[in-house]
Amino acid sequence: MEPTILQGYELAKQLYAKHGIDVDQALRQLEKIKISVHCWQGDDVKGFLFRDQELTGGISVTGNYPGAARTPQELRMDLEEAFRLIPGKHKVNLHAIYADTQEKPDLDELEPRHFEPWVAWAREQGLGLDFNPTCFSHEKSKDGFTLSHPDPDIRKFWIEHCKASRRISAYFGEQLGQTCVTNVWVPDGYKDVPVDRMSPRIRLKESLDEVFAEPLNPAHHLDAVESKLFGIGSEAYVVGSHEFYMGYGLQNNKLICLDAGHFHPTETISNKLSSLALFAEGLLLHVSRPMRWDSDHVVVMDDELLDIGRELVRGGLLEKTHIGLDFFDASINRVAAWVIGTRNTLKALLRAFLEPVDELKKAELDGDYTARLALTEEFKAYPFGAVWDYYCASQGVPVRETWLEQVRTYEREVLSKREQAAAPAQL
Ligand SMILES: C[C@H](O)[C@H](O)[C@@H](O)C(=O)CO
Ligand SMILES: [Mn+2]
Repeated sequence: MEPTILQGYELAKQLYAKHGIDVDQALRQLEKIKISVHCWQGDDVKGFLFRDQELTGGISVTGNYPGAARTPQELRMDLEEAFRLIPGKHKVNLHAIYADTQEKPDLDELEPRHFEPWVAWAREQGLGLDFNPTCFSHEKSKDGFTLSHPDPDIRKFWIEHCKASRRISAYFGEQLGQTCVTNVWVPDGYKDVPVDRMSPRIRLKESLDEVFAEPLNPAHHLDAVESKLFGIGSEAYVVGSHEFYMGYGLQNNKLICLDAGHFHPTETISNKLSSLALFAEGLLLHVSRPMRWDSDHVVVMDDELLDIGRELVRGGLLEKTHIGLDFFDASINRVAAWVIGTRNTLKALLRAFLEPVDELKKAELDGDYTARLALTEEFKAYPFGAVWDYYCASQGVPVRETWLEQVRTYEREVLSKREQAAAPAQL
């Protein structure tokens, strides 16, 4: 390790120690954090099962940066490259459309064997897997409804798909010895104000009850449900609203998934964590960055990301919270997007571990709001960067922005060649 990194770390340790903060202990805590890195940033949410289907479900990817993965092999290579630049051991979050198989199963026919190469790869890389049924970009979701569809046959199709997804998840968990979280998100909703808000919600509830009927080992598999305020084409009404899934999750012991982009523009998920954690079985986060709408920009270290980190640490919520990422930007290098978003999420947690939480809580209880504000503000300039650099170096990943050069090399040697070469045969 470069001596300057070590020196910076030692100096930082002394400064933090004055407030009773054990920096080595903070890094041990950070090392335990697993971020669920979403595979869909690598190929603009296309997947491999239905490459000719356009992206639907009221979500959208913009940009045409070269080098998107076209096969599972390419996607895994890109993820490996990203993980070489991110400290720690993490998880990969797969959607059902990312099955790696020569067969052509429909979504309701998916089985664990269609994901076997992902399991073998995750095992070899020491990664965990998470999972999602894909209730969009499919012939049977083209009118915008899935689990709450008025047609029982279409509903049945999506129920079977979600049931299959849970079994795949349990297989992942059992094979990898790490719990697989499977998150159900459906786009169902109306563009304009509906007459009947109730019936679709009754149908969604009944469908979910069927989906979750089969008991599965919680050591292998956990269910999560994700709400949304609106989507493109469902601006007026989304069946699976926050209130819907909060109620469903609390009543049925499901993890409640909070996506940072799924609320009103000034509403933050950080402020919801302590309340929900008191009552919910557990939480799943989709760390994202909405800009004016659910735009899914790459996560940056903004106030909301820092507040999410602080809430998780100060409230002791890390034990019951699963942290996933959810953004998709096709206007920049996709490997860089993963690296930036994941490193920022880890940095935000590190900053939270390096705060004098006990001292701040005491000041608050004593009614000393002056000290609370003064300390909080001064700590924003404390040398967390020196601690982060040391952490990266000790984990064998590039320090500061040196990772960018590695991404540039990968772009030159691998990604840029994809545009010239014909897509590999299995497409
Ligand atoms: C692709 C994801 O499942 C999707 O982004 C979902 O989690 C979501 O947030 C939809 O807006
Ligand atoms: Mn999401």
